[in-house]
Amino acid sequence: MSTLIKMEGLSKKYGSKQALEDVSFTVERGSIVAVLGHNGAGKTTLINSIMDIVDYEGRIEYGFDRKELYRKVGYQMQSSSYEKEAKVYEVCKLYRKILKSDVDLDSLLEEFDFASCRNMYVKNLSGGQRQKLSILLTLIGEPELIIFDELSTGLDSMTRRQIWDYIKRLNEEKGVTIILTSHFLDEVEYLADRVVILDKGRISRIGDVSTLIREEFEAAKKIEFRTDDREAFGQCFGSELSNNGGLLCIRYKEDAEEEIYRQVKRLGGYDIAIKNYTFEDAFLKMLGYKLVKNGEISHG
Ligand SMILES: Nc1ncnc2c1ncn2[C@@H]1O[C@H](COP(=O)(O)OP(=O)(O)OP(=O)(O)O)[C@@H](O)[C@H]1O
Repeated sequence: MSTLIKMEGLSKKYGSKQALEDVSFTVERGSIVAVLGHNGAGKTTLINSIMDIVDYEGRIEYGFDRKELYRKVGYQMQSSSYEKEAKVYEVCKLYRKILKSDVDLDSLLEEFDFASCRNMYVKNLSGGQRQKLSILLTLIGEPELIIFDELSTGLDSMTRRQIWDYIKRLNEEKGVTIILTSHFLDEVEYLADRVVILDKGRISRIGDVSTLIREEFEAAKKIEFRTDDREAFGQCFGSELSNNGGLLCIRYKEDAEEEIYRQVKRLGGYDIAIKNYTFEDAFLKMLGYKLVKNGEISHG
């Protein structure tokens, strides 16, 4: 892989507000990078810096001619900003003109499974179709990199899934590099190779999803079950045993699975389920959140 974007010591202040501070990382060609963080962590400011929309301190190097930034990088705009009285095909043609692209629109619409909407007015598209249109428009300049700012906000679960699969295909089949910001951790876990977590404008963690989960949970799996004899389990597992709602839970490392399972059965555990920790579990833990009783979350 070669480097497509390299950020070094990126800082940005709005007045006295430090929105980004000394952010450095690279985006490799062909990768999918997710930028995460609380509201106000600096995600949009980071994207706007890459797009050269705001001024900043530090350096951004691009693996292509900087003059071609707006052709090489597709930035997904909020779908609500399109002209509602125009038809899909007209909007596409306008984009092709602005981007001085010679892409074959008919093939693109076909390939994107959107040809049936070509003569529809934008105002008549459903939320999911509008989102698809906004992704389609990022493809007209035949970009090397596409940036999605909050990819699937407002979409139903079926449409989210379709859009995720399309993005995966774009990445795998066409080698398009993706940067996305998201508040949905299932989305990040499904799509991203690498995750950058921003906290008050600084990078707090960076790495691939499975490594971040592993680092957070030395024991990456858990077994949950019910029992009528909690005491027996308490004697056997001591502090490794925890309560999760009405269930008992033991964390363990992968290679201990057979032994743990045998013991739980022997001591009379039932309704047994073996689970992996999710990226959401790891993310909340990284940010110092704890799940307490009844699934409530406490910070500290
Ligand atoms: N134009 C601006 N003028 C002043 N302050 C700004 C401006 N844009 C952003 N900020 C501030 O900079 C910080 C980072 O904002 P930014 O929008 O980059 O965060 P974000 O992580 O994208 O947040 P969200 O998840 O809510 O979209 C916030 O404290 C925000 O209030």
